[in-house]
Amino acid sequence: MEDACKPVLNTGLRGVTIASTKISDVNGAEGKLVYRGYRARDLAGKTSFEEVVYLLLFERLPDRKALADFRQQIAEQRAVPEEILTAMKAMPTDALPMDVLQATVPMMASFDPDIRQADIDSTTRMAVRLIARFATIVAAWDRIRNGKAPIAPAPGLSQAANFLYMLNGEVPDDELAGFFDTCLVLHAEHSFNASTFAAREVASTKAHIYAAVTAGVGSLSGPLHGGANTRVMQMLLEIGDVDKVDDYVTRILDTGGVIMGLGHAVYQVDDPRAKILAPMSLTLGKRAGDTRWYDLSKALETKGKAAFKKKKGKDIFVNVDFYSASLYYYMGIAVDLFSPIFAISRIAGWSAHVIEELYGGAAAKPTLYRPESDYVGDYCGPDECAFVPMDER
Ligand SMILES: CC(=O)SCCNC(=O)CCNC(=O)[C@H](O)C(C)(C)COP(=O)(O)OP(=O)(O)OC[C@H]1O[C@@H](n2cnc3c(N)ncnc32)[C@H](O)[C@@H]1OP(=O)(O)O
Ligand SMILES: O=C([O-])CC(=O)C(=O)O
Repeated sequence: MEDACKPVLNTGLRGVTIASTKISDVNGAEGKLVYRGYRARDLAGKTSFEEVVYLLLFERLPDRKALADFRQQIAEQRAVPEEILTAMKAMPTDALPMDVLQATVPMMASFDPDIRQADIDSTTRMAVRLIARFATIVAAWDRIRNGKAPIAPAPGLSQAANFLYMLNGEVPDDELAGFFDTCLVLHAEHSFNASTFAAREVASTKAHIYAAVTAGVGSLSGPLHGGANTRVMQMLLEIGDVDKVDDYVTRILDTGGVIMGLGHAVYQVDDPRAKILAPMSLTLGKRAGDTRWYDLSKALETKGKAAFKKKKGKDIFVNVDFYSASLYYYMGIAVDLFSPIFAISRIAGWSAHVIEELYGGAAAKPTLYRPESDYVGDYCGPDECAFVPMDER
């Protein structure tokens, strides 16, 4: 007989549907990712990040005029208040870039003229500011920590090209800017992943978008989530050579570690985004005249999958972070900026979800998320523990 009072344990909420959404669909069995009805793989390379942001926020692809207006709107919002740059300059130069990014989010709230409004229009304006400014902050931090002056955004450039320009002081060529744009498109949205759920959970209390996004950044920073792309590159650098892949894989699996960039909470096949990112990494390797990091990734994928299957008796697959790592490395980007780069894209998805959480759009649910937990702590016997006064402990 089942104990009716005993809670059903769905640890980690795996496989539990907790809300409806109209924003995206992830089909883990088929490896299908859909943004508002469109396959992400059909958007990649054909749309810009700005188009995808428009799609996520306004539920349709923009026409030429709408896109031009939206690009301008984003470009006008890119500059970060000088006071925030001053605060960043006071931070230790070895601060983690995700911490710096996270710290600036409530600061931006304090400078936002819309912060005391609570309607969909003001929240959308705040979302556009966040989306426009995340890239500015990440690029500025890299320059500040390296003793360089931040570069002001260039209004005529796309969000992707402008980020690389603000980072390096040079306007990237079309291939580089296009590849980076595709990376932003592919990382923009992924349904109820950990950081999006964190953001939605905060929004469910009716907190404002900056509060929700602060939680999103914190969640994304973890090595099991958006922090994985940085760890993938650190792993590749540690392995260093295709000949050392076998030993590395054996050591990690024998010591209960994880191979970064493999495995996913939802996909039971290769991540559809990794299939697009892998050839892009190879192209950039060839362009650099050194395919070593791509080759190493490929060897690690093959050997890691085989060793995992042998050890655990089941398959494991590459996720989005596996090939983005070598791709960003070939772009000359600092390894610890990979996760903040994830954030400058995923801010689009978080924003759409916060707006949906605050103002509806999908099927109604109780406003506040409030799961149950299964208490497995002490009761000191059949009743509660008798309180022990301080002097008697
Ligand atoms: C953008 C993103 O967030 S994508 C994910 C990025 N994260 C990573 O790349 C980190 C490496 N991967 C992982 O840690 C995991 O695969 C996760 C956290 C992403 C998903 O984990 P889970 O859903 O808990 O994995 P799952 O239930 O499939 O794991 C089953 C077993 O496989 C193991 N496993 C899962 N991923 C890996 C891996 N990359 N390397 C080695 N073993 C792994 C688990 O340790 C577990 O072992 P056990 O049964 O002996 O305890
Ligand atoms: O969905 C997830 O669990 C992780 C994630 O954010 C992604 O893969 O983009």
